[in-house]
Amino acid sequence: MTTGTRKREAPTVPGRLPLIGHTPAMLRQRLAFTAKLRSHGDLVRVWLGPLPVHFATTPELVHQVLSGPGEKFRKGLLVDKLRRAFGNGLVSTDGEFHRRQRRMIQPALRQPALERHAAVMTESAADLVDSWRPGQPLRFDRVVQDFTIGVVGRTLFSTDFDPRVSAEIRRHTSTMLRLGVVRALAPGPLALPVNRRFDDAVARVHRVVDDIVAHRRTDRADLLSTLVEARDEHGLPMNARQVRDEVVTLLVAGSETTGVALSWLFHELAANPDVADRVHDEVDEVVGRRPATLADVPELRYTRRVITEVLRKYPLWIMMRRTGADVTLGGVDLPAGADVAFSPHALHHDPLSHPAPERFDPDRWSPDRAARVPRGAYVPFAGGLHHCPGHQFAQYELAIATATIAARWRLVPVPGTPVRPKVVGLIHPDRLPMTAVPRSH
Ligand code: HEM
Repeated sequence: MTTGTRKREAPTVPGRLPLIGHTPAMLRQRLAFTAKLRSHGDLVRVWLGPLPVHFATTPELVHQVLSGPGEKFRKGLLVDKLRRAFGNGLVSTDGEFHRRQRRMIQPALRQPALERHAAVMTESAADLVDSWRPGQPLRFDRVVQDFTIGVVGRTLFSTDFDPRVSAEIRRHTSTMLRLGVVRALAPGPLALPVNRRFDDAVARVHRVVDDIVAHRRTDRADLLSTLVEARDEHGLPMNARQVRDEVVTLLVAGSETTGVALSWLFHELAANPDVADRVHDEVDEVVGRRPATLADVPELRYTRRVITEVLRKYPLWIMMRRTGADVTLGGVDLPAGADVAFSPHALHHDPLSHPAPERFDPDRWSPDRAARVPRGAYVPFAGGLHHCPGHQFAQYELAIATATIAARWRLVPVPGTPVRPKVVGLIHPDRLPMTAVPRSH
């Protein structure tokens, strides 16, 4: 800490090694590494190889980063390393271009379009629960990932994915995101071993997306036709590359996230029978045995708390920004171009904001207790200019799928197969084998 005319510097986290910095420790320990950062200060420096990254560790500072003006906190290192995948899609752009694209895409993810999408979610969830047989073993993580890929395909692109195509998207998007994070944390030559596999996964995802665009249905008013038919102020359409970038962005951002949340949700129901009983009671009363619809969602109060709690316990591991101008953060002056990061997972597991954070406790979201959660301490959908435009879509999909499944089935873990978190960027279950057991009403 400095006084007088000297500028204060953020403390460096202990354990920095020459040349490789904190990269190996961070990649090895992941959640444990980011959980400890707050004990070293509100804003601390972590060295990714030779690159200093300032980690904000308190809800107040994270709120400042997320809701600060767009020219101060721009997209950063993580997105740079994923740019080959997402190009100039919404998730990787800033400024006027980002605003323009967002204005075009947002209506497809809001009312009244959401009502149409919710009908597809209901139909897809009904197909899913009809396809299971009593006692059927499922790789539940894969099943729900294919379900969410299918929902994005059918709602946004009027495309029914062949199961083999869904499996291909699932496999290669997961590899792409995992290696994208490794490339960000291990800059320069440290990333050489993964670059080829990353490029290969990106090429495969692009191939699938080019196919979706080539075979698009022109008789549907879906998001894809909106993108293809949009014209800018000079009457010019988006080029094919831009259309592809947006489709890749939506396909990946809209399926991987929701699929992971559904996996953890049923894992937690199995681990917490009291919570499962309350979900079943509510679903029996509101929905009965039919598939859930959008009209049911407001009535599914407890189920929605369960979803909020899943998104607390299993959010993104890290998010990054880069300063676009001189910024003072936590009393430290950062020049333009400084890398800034924070861990939604660490914030969501900080006992100062969320007592007994490892406990799965949906009642922490009862209105009186939720009001005590500090601003910036719960950020599953980020915030500010880049706040997830699909948050409502995701919450409807999670509620409709959860209620439709829980109305008919109990998912029982296969004994002797412990489930461990695999930290990719998102936090996945490493595998989730479950057996579908019919519920007796
Ligand atoms: C549980 C599900 C979801 C979670 C946890 C989630 C989380 C997030 C987060 C944290 C961001 C901000 C990333 C950043 O600023 O660096 C984001 C952005 C985004 N999400 Fe989601 N998301 C979910 C579902 C969806 C869905 C269903 C869609 C689309 C159908 C979607 C589309 C997007 C897009 C396009 C962006 C980029 C927005 C921008 O930069 O302006 N997401 N999401």
